[in-house]
Amino acid sequence: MPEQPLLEVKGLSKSFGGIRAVDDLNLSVQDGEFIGLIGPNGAGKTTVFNLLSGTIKPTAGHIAVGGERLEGQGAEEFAARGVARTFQNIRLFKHLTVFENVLAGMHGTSDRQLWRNLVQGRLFRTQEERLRERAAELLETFGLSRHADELSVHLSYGDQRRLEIVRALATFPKLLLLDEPAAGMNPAEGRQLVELLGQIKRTQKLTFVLIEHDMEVVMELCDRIRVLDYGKSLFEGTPEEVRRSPAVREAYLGGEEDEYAQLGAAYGGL
Ligand SMILES: Nc1ncnc2c1ncn2[C@@H]1O[C@H](COP(=O)(O)OP(=O)(O)OP(=O)(O)O)[C@@H](O)[C@H]1O
Repeated sequence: MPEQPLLEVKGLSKSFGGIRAVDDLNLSVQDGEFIGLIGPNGAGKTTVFNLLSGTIKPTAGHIAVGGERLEGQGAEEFAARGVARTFQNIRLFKHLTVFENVLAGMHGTSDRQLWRNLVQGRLFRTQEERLRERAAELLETFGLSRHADELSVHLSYGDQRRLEIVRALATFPKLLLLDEPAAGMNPAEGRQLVELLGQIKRTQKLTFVLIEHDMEVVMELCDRIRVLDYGKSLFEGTPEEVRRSPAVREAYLGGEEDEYAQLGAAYGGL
């Protein structure tokens, strides 16, 4: 029997007035997969993330995480089942330090685990220490240790983007939704991010869905890519299959040709 997917989406739709932002989406993601979600502007990618993290509720369809149906539930329930996300626009607590930002991101997790630990008769201190250790380790991995005591508002743009990912990872997620993590980064920062995410993919049992306009990032990291257009699923395949798909090429024509050209450039030319 095939393994139960970590994430299973069936017939998922979301309308805003007359706009069908997401239209009858089916998606199945196995444990440990790295899935890319791409498509022209307005294709519905961020709306899918908002649905998958419980930020908004679907008009129709179902979402199961680890076999448990969650559509209609709120962000806390999704987080409690191990779904974490980052946002297109950075959402850090500007006037907390870098380290405090990570701890604040862990807060919900901390409460749940604290309860579990109390039930098991362990001490709060152990819990607190474990979270602090996890925060420190992640800051180290992402090259942010030396900024731990600085206010996050003083970090460079690239560092703020990385801190967002650290915050999401600090919650011990099973499924991480990354919304344009490389947006606004310079090429060197983008490259560094790809290496880091690649390293996390290889070393941690974690499943990713990635929205990203930088096709080099998508092509390098993703096992499978889903292409959306006008809210509908247009194509799914390996990076190579996506690159060769006439339907995908068509979808990008008249819009983001540059982005489409990058699909090819990432593989050495179309
Ligand atoms: N809260 C909302 N109210 C009304 N319309 C919305 C809302 N959120 C999204 N939309 C519309 O839904 C469609 C899909 O938007 P969405 O932001 O999900 O696309 P996207 O693929 O993430 O685009 P981009 O690449 O530009 O971020 C668009 O037509 C958008 O205007």
